[in-house]
Order: sequence, then C-alpha cells, then structure tokens
Amino acid sequence: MPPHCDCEDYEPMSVPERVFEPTQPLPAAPVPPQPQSWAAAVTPPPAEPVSPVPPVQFRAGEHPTPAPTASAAPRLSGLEARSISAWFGDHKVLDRVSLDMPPGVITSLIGPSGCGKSTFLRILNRMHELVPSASLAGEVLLDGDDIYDRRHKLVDARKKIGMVFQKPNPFPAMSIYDNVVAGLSLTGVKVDRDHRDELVETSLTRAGLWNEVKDRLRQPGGGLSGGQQQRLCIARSLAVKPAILLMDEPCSALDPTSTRVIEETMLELRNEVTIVIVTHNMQQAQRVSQQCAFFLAAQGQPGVIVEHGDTDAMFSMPQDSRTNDYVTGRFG
Ligand SMILES: Nc1ncnc2c1ncn2[C@@H]1O[C@H](COP(=O)(O)OP(=O)(O)OP(=O)(O)O)[C@@H](O)[C@H]1O
Repeated sequence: MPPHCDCEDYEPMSVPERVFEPTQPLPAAPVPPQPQSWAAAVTPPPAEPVSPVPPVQFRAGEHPTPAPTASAAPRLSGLEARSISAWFGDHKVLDRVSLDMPPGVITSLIGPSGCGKSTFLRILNRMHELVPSASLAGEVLLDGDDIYDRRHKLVDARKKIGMVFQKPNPFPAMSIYDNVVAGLSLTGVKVDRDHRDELVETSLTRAGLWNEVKDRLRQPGGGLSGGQQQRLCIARSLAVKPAILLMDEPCSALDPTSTRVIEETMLELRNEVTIVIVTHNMQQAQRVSQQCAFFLAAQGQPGVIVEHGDTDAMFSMPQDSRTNDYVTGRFG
C-alpha cells in the first residue's frame, strides 16, 4: 500500500480474518446477550427482547422487476441479509434487520441520520468487523452462501462485494491507470500485463469515465474533478469484477451535474452488478432504485427496517405513517 494511501477500503488487508474479541468486556444484564466471536456471530443471540417492529423480508414473487439481461450477460448475484443485529460495544445499533437485495435490482437504504444504514451496508461486505468494539449477529447470504461462514476468507467478501464511499478516495499521486488496477493486487486478483490495458479501458468505460480520461491515463488521479474521482473509484471497484457494489452516499460530495452522471452510470451498471446504495436524497432514491428500505431508530433504540418494497409504491403509497412522514420531508 502506498504510504499516502488514505483509502478506507484498503485497510482491511491488515485485519486478521475472523478474529473478533471486543476490546471492552461485555456488560452484564440488562444488556442482551451478544456474540463474542465471529464464529458465534452467525447465530443470533438467544434471548433478545422483542423488536417493536418485526424484521421484514420479501415474500416469494414480491421482488421488483429485475433489469432485463441479454442472454450472453453474466448471471447477476443477489444478497440477502437475515436477522442482522449489530453492536458497538454494548450499544446495539441494529435489531434483527432482514432484507433481500435481488439480482439486477438497485436497492436504496433511506432513513434519518444515525439509524444504522451505513452500519448495515458495512456488514454486507464485512467491514463492520474492522471496528475493534463491533459485533454482530445474523447472516449475509451471497447467492445463498453466508459470507461469514468459517470457510470463507475476509478478502473473498471484499472481492465479490465492492464498496464506494461518500468521499472519493483515489490514490491522489498515483496515475489514473494505476488507480484502476490498484484494487487487483490488494484483493489477490491476478491479471497479466497483456490484459491490463483492456481491463482499465473496460472498467473506466463501465464507470462512465473513459472518454474523459483516455488521453491522460498516466496523469495523477488527484488531478480529476470530484465527480471524476468518484467515477474513478467506481472503476477501481469494478476492475475487481464484484458481484455486488455497495455505495455509501456516493454523490453527497458532488455537484448536481456529477451526481447525474453517477446516477446514469448506476443505471447502466444495473445490468452487470447488483447495487445497494445509502442515500439521504429522496429524489435520488426515486430516480435510481427499484427497491427501497426505510430504516428508523426510535429514541434510544436500535435501528430497524420500518418498511421496504417497490420504490414507486414506497413514495406514492407508503404503508407506515412514519415512512410517509419521512419521504414527504416531515422529519429527518
Ligand atoms: N465506529 C463506531 N463506533 C461507535 N459507534 C458507532 C460507530 N459507527 C457508528 N456508530 C453508531 O452507530 C449508530 C448508527 O450509525 P450509522 O452511521 O450506521 O447510521 P446512519 O444511518 O448511516 O447515519 P448517517 O445517515 O448519519 O450516516 C449511531 O448511533 C452511531 O453513533
């Protein structure tokens, strides 16, 4: 890793796999039982209090329409979170959240600040365990296979499930070309030199940046605009060929024009990779996502999903009055 690297998504390489011991001793009752190791974490704690809102899951046949795919297109992957609870020390921040994120569907996670959206997103590619005091319960299934299963390495989850952060985080002094391929060695993906040029072009094209940078691939990534840097980060993630792309408020630092370009990029990528995005922008959720999940944490309580489903329905006919209040801007 270059000494100037400040990329959050590269830190995991130094983290021991599946080793998890909270730095603080877990308190006695009334704190509910908590998992003390990642091995234990795959089984929910036994005696949790009843959630005020039961976790919800899609029923069979309830999925929004997946993106149309050409017959030659690669098979898209789906992600399913089952009964996810999460803690920082003894602070429980998510309570048995279940959500199906079907292949080819862009899922938006919306909700007020502090209700656990980013924590949930980071659990989806095993970044939550980087926080020393963090623990979790539940399962995350990628095409039916639990990414927290002992058989799987941490790096495998990162390879298959990419992440784009709120703030664009390219290596600023590294060339645009090298930024795109930077994720390969860090996730152990080998591409021979002959195929690197092709991979760089394909990744930048998929991220909607190729035409703007094809004549200056050897110039530093830090010389690009904020929106271009974010697309460079998307290209870096795509170069590893993830099945899932997680995006944590990817446009919050960008101007409206750059935001629109990223949204167009997302809609084009929908045919190739399953996307989950955290956004505070209700218009953005409506523009890009086909499915939406509304997170909420009552005062002093962990976050839950209050309602989820087809995005248009959530915004036009929400079933829960709290969803209605949120999507119409009455709070949050
Ligand atoms: N590293 C951490 N250590 C301790 N507590 C944390 C940590 N990260 C988040 N939390 C707490 O977990 C809860 C959920 O935070 P999280 O960032 O997931 O919410 P969010 O819905 O994504 O918020 P926002 O929309 O403001 O980004 C909050 O109470 C927050 O203070």
